[in-house]
Amino acid sequence: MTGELSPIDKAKFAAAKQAASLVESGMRVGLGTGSTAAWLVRCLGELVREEGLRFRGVPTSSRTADLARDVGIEVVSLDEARWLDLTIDGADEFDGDLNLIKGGGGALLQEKIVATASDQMVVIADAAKEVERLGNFPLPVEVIPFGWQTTQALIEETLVSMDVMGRQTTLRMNGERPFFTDEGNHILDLHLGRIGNARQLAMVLNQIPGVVENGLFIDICDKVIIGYGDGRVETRDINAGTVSESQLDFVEDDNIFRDI
Ligand SMILES: O=C(CO)[C@H](O)[C@H](O)COP(=O)(O)O
Repeated sequence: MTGELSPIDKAKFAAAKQAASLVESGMRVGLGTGSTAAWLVRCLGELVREEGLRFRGVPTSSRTADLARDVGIEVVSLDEARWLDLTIDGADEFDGDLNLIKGGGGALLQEKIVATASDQMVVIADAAKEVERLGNFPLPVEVIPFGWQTTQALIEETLVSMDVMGRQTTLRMNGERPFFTDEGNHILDLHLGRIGNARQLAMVLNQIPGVVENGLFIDICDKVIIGYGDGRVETRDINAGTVSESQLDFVEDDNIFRDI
């Protein structure tokens, strides 16, 4: 029941439900990772089961793949789909130009590949994800396990000449052990506080041997759908330069909340 959902979950759900309405039968759709993207997948599952929506979904993680199959979505790989009409994903931060930090859930590599192979990328988020300048959320950088400490040292050395506020880096852990991504890599979280030039940093980080990808998504996102706890939804389209608002009515006995 929605009454048991926190305002933040209601906000995430509102954004996800609005985004689900962008998916049409016949589309190939990238499915993001994280708690907001999980709401999207549940909303799409409901449309598949109850309204006969037929589309192919390309998940960006094993977690999303499992959930998508569970709710009845036809799951295909990116290579089967080749090119996507649309990708919908969450974000850890977005700025006024719709540049993003992603990878809080550790899926940034697949997320970036899938979003880049899409005609359109739509981010769904609660309002707390909006920032004036990226960098407060630690920037995830995926590195291969071989020599990861050397890669970390090279990253820290590189940060000295970058326009950032902090330079501390930490290995992401999963309890007592290092976290492993779906590709078997590690994540270094860069505690930068404030990133002066995100475009330059994204390019420089990817030049360092051992770095697979970084969580800065520059010029990839086309649209952000921001949900609020009261059901308000704001959609900003960076290409069209438009902002629109709508209101979601939470349906108290919505099936989607049953197992949450
Ligand atoms: O980048 C991501 C996963 O790698 C997520 O999209 C990001 O962490 C946002 O997650 P949530 O919707 O749970 O706040």
